[in-house]
Amino acid sequence: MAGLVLDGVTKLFGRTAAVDAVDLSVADGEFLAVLGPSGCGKTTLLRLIAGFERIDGGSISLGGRVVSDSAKRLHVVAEERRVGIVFQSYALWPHMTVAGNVGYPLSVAGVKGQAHDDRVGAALDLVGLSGFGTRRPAELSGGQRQRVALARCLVMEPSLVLLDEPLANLDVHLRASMEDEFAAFHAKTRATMVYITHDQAEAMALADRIAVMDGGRIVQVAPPRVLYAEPATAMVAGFIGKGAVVEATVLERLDQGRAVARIGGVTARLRCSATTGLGPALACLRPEDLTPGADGLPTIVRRATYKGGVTALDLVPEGMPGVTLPLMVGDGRVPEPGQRLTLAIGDGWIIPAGR
Ligand SMILES: Nc1ncnc2c1ncn2[C@@H]1O[C@H](COP(=O)(O)OP(=O)(O)OP(=O)(O)O)[C@@H](O)[C@H]1O
Repeated sequence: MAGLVLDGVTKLFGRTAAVDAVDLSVADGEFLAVLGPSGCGKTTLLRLIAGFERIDGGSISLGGRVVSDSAKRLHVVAEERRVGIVFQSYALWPHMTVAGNVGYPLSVAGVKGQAHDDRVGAALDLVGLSGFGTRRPAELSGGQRQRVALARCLVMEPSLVLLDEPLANLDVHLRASMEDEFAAFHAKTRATMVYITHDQAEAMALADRIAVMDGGRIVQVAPPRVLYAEPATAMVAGFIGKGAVVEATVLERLDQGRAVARIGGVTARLRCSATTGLGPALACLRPEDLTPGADGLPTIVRRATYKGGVTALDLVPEGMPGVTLPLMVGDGRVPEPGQRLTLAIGDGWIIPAGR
């Protein structure tokens, strides 16, 4: 069953569409990340789903129930959508205990006595904070505060959990351990989750599928591996993982999703979509597609950055202005900046909407 369905959802601010005809379907129990650069419309999309903003076009349904429909002027208010939200700023009450914070929405909803305490206990248990009920937020770490915010959202048993950059305020180490916790938590509850982030590593680590947004539109929705291997646009290719987008000319279509293309004077066999035709295109080259060799693209090493066990090289290919190719090399003979290196192109992807 679809947990969340967006059909042609549009939101205008003046004449600009912050969210532009978005179609999206999130399955019951799925963990979907919405990823995109600053200003692409992620937060607006989340506010529309939550019911904080009215839509100007399209419709939204939650668990089979229409909650926004612009044609029918239907708008179910936020409190009646059974949507839980976790913000990056935690928004905990500092004067209340942890149990008080978690139980607050229950009290507002009129749940009292044993039922109230049982549900608070279960929510704290779920986020690994049983025994912390009497503490105040100031006596907790950043990660623990975020878990209280998660418990407060779950105590209402929402049909959908929206997370708005929940780890943005945490340091790098804590982010990594909270990523693990979110993943474990999702596996345990199977709650439908929509996770907003501009951090592609976070989205890749957590999500079943990632929706990439650009300029108010969703440009691709796919599992992390597909986004990485088969980006639909040059923007997705540049945003997900390390890689380069280069000009190519498709010379011949082969069987099994392959094509022969020419890149900077070198002929290579690349992967392509069913719609790829002959002629000018853009190709995405990842570090693992390239190998130093005797034949191939002549390049010059611009930068070598040691990454612990491997060195990341930035290579500038001759006659391809503005292009930097990434390459990872193991310890041993690491090329120096300024050194020449010839690169064989063993694989790559012709971007379908490339030109
Ligand atoms: N209340 C508003 N009034 C006018 N314009 C707005 C309003 N809220 C957002 N916008 C505009 O809509 C666009 C999308 O904004 P939004 O906050 O959804 O982006 P975002 O992807 O969440 O960005 P960030 O990652 O920086 O939070 C931006 O151009 C923004 O300036």
